[in-house]
Amino acid sequence: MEMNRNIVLVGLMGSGKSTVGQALSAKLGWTYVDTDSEIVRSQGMSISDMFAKLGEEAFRKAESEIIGNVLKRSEQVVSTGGGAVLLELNRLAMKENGFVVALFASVETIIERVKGDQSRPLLQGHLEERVKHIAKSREHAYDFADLKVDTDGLPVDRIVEIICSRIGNA
Ligand SMILES: Nc1ncnc2c1ncn2[C@@H]1O[C@H](COP(=O)(O)OP(=O)(O)O)[C@@H](O)[C@H]1O
Ligand SMILES: O=C(O)C1=C[C@@H](OP(=O)(O)O)[C@@H](O)[C@H](O)C1
Ligand SMILES: [Mg+2]
Repeated sequence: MEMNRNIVLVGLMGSGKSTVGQALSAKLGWTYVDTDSEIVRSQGMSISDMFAKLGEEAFRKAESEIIGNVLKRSEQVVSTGGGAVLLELNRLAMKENGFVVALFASVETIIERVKGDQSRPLLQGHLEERVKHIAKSREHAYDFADLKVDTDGLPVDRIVEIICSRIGNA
């Protein structure tokens, strides 16, 4: 049984976690938390600066701490970063304290959504190659989710409706 009532959004970069999370929290009247924003606030630097100055490992450590702390609370919509699912500790915290929703989008859609945005250090360089590589390496990373939503061609409010119709007593 879940310890706390939360909805946790997972998925690749550009799948829409931050955008859908905000809209969903407004609809439910629940608190919105974006773990990336919490990391930026607690570290006092952007995610790109954190990767450049402290490295990805330090970012992952901060991410795990934030996930653990945030999920002690209830009635929140929590948008995670795309790589938050890589650690089992994080996956367990998500499953134990919330209903986990994975958002999916095709490589083409992701590229369309994130191109021109310089804020994701793991997508710098050849965008198509980077997205394809990360999509392949994380092919099964979101399998643990309670609900999976393919967002290709769907507007944000429709995705929110789909999630709301499926959460039941989450
Ligand atoms: N369903 C959608 N349809 C069209 N654009 C979207 C959709 N979801 C997200 N976007 C856009 O894609 C970009 C990346 O979304 P974001 O929420 O930051 O993704 P994530 O947090 O998963 O990386 C944003 O510009 C956002 O407005
Ligand atoms: O997939 C990843 O490893 C990352 C995703 C990013 O968040 P979004 O998925 O919200 O873009 C952010 O946490 C960081 O740049 C690393
Ligand atoms: Mg995000």
